[in-house]
Amino acid sequence: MTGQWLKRWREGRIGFHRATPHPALVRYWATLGVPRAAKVLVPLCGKSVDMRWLADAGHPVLGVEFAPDAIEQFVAGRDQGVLRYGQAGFDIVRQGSIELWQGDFFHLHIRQVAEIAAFYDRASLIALPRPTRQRYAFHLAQLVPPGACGLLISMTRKDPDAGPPYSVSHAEIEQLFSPNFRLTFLEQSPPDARGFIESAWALKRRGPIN
Ligand SMILES: C[S@@+](CC[C@H](N)C(=O)[O-])C[C@H]1O[C@@H](n2cnc3c(N)ncnc32)[C@H](O)[C@@H]1O
Repeated sequence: MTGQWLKRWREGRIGFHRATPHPALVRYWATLGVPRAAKVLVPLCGKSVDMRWLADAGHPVLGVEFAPDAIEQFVAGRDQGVLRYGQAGFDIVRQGSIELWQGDFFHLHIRQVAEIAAFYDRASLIALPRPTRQRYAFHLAQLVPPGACGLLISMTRKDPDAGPPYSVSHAEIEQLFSPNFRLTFLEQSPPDARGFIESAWALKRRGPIN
């Protein structure tokens, strides 16, 4: 799977990339009540401009992406210097308040992200095949502290076996996340030209007593 993503980035087959911030992020982020300076984890971040939107809203951002092309294209999008350093197997590129960690999200350890207080997933869960989605939901729950809030933007499509992007039903989202998160369904978009229907969810990491 890694090789396929790297190839897609090399060949520029990145139809998932949006030139403008996702409307559900703009509409719902403030409703989550995430404190302005809270650091936001963006798993499988690509070169999403949503990270710029979050940074402009005052959040330090930590994106994780294993395609170096995505990271280089992201930082090239702004005329601002970068710092490069390494930490525990990740090559990190920092531009302003955005850190991009190049490597496998599943290798990220709680020790490395202790200061994370919120998260944002658009087209990350749905980039993964079903068995890996279970691992993703569990790993995310391990990384974020009780009380951490996040926005999840998922999708369904007619052919449930096609992908990526994979179709993830509402029932699957409940099943994946409800053991560790309180979930609130926010909205569903009308189908686009390909028949893809996006859904937005607010998540809050449960603690030991709630
Ligand atoms: C569908 S794209 C979504 C990118 C971004 N979230 C957006 O909205 O544009 C999924 C991205 O996840 C990356 N990816 C897939 N599996 C990964 C993993 N295990 N660790 C880090 N990045 C991964 C791929 O290279 C790809 O850029």
